[in-house]
Amino acid sequence: MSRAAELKSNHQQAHTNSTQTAQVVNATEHMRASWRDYYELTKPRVVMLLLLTALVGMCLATSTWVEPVILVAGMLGIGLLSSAAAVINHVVDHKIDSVMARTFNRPVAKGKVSIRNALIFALALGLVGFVALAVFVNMLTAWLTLLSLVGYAVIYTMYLKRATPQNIVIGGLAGAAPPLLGWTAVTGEIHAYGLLLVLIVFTWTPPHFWALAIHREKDYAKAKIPMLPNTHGVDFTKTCIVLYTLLLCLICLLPYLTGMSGMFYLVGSSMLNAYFMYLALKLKYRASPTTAMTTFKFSILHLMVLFVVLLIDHYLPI
Ligand code: HEM
Ligand SMILES: CC(C)=CCC/C(C)=C/CC/C(C)=C/COP(=O)(O)OP(=O)(O)O
Repeated sequence: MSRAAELKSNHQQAHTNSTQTAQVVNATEHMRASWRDYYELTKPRVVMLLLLTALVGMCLATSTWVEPVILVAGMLGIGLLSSAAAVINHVVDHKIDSVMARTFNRPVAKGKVSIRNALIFALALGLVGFVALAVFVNMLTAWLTLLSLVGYAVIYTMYLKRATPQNIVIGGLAGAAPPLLGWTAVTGEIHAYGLLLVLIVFTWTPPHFWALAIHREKDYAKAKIPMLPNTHGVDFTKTCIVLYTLLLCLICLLPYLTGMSGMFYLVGSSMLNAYFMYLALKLKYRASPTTAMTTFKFSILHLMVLFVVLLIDHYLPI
């Protein structure tokens, strides 16, 4: 064999070896999903914020301290059922996820966790969560939390997400439920103040999500999901963000006006809302390429601090 032919042959062999190695690595990846993959399936950071809103719902429902058993079993049950809903969302959406740049690396979309294993995981989380609520908290909370799971994993993910650009407005009700779930965990009944907290998260959801949808407009178009920026244009979506943020500013006054919260809340929430409104207006009239993502990130900080402010206000001795 000439020197050139020998080099070519070696090169081809190396290429074949590296292809085989890649296939073996892929197969091993498929078989060996780590605990991190399962953890990721539960959307942990989203669930943490949901749990914060549930905790605040619990604390605001009573003028004393929340009973430890209710606190632990309630948080565990709401957290596990929310996680189960998130896992089902990964299963139902695995094809969409594999098309979008933001989500293609997710464990089910990538094939690291099989659909069967993900469903078994979701069932286990859901069962333990439901039993924890039913046994240690109360049946009203258990059923309402299960209803929220169905709202997110079935009604939003399987149907609304693919059907209408109003998907997240209607579907947002499930994600907004936790403060009420916290409230019913403590009192066993639905109270207008619990519903007011739901209304706050419900109104916050459209600006939260649409800001991201603007930034990821091409992703959703590629996956053929009818999100508002794709169906009605980016400019119309920005107007909707401004209007929902305005509505949020007004609704956030209600806890003070109804006597649920005091002056500390009024000042804190007004500052947060003023900055949210500033970002929404900047996005509409003076956007730079980063404004949509800045607004999305701030929305998360906004809700987190808003609920911490509600909590501090509740325990302030004035
Ligand atoms: C239907 C309603 C909602 C929709 C469509 C929505 C959509 C999204 C999307 C697409 C992301 C990006 C996830 C990623 O980076 O992969 C996200 C992130 C996030 N969402 Fe929402 N969301 C909704 C409701 C909520 C609610 C109710 C909460 C909490 C109370 C929440 C909290 C968060 C948090 C904390 C993140 C950041 C997650 C991270 O950094 O990993 N979302 N949301
Ligand atoms: C029991 C209970 C309270 C259930 C609610 C559970 C839950 C995880 C709500 C959060 C809503 C959310 C992250 C929507 C994004 O879904 P998406 O599919 O539009 O976003 P993705 O593309 O990032 O998956």
